[in-house]
Amino acid sequence: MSDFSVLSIQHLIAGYGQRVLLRNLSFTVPEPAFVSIVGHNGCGKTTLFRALTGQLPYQGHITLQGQDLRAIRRPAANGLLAHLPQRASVEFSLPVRELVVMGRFRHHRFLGAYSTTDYALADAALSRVGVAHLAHQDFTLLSGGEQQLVWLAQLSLQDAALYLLDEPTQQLDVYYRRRVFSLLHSWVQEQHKTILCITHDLDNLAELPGYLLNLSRPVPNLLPLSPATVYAERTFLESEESLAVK
Ligand SMILES: Nc1ncnc2c1ncn2[C@@H]1O[C@H](COP(=O)(O)OP(=O)(O)OP(=O)(O)O)[C@@H](O)[C@H]1O
Repeated sequence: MSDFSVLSIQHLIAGYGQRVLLRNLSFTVPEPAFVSIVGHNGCGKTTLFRALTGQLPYQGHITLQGQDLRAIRRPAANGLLAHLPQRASVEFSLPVRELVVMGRFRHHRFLGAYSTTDYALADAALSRVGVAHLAHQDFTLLSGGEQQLVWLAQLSLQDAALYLLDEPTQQLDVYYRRRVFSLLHSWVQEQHKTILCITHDLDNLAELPGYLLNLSRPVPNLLPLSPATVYAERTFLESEESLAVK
């Protein structure tokens, strides 16, 4: 195993009490890449993210850019990891632009105001996801899909090495689904980010460069993304036998 891999997971075991969902999972992402994580409902995809974000104890070994994950106190604060959960929410009224600029928190003096440059970056991030027109609206009044796009704009400003995205396209229409996958691809190609993306949106994966990890397989492996891989994994997931595997 290289010490310089972006992410390496060795013999990971995690679950809830007697219910073990991840049994001896091992894979390495050697260089910045897009990794789609697929599998049946309840197979343990979000559980993997809980282990990676320190919300769930695990057995085994995880290294992030060569560092033992257990030894990293605040991976988000030092730019190693950014996480978009399946249901992110905001409890109070807030203009979209103010939410997005918070993605600059690591570049920001304690109690200092965000600068003109920070706001310019927030506006550019909103443009890249196609929702610049929402900048001055109240975030809590947006549709679910619009909120997802705004979260992605905020995330793009966090400048982390590893992004964990839990179903980022789940509420998006067909146009924005495709647009978000192409945006994620550009984060990998142009900014050398690594993205782990949980998705059920197999249709949009076939043409992307990257990898696929099917957590419903008895022994999940990183497979290079291609139309043939997506077809094989879809066929497996649609089969009655696959439900009996785990
Ligand atoms: N805190 C918990 N205690 C006990 N069981 C839990 C807990 N959290 C999740 N589970 C169970 O673990 C299983 C896996 O949950 P997880 O959220 O990882 O699934 P998933 O693969 O992300 O599914 P989906 O595609 O539906 O989002 C589910 O059956 C869930 O009910």
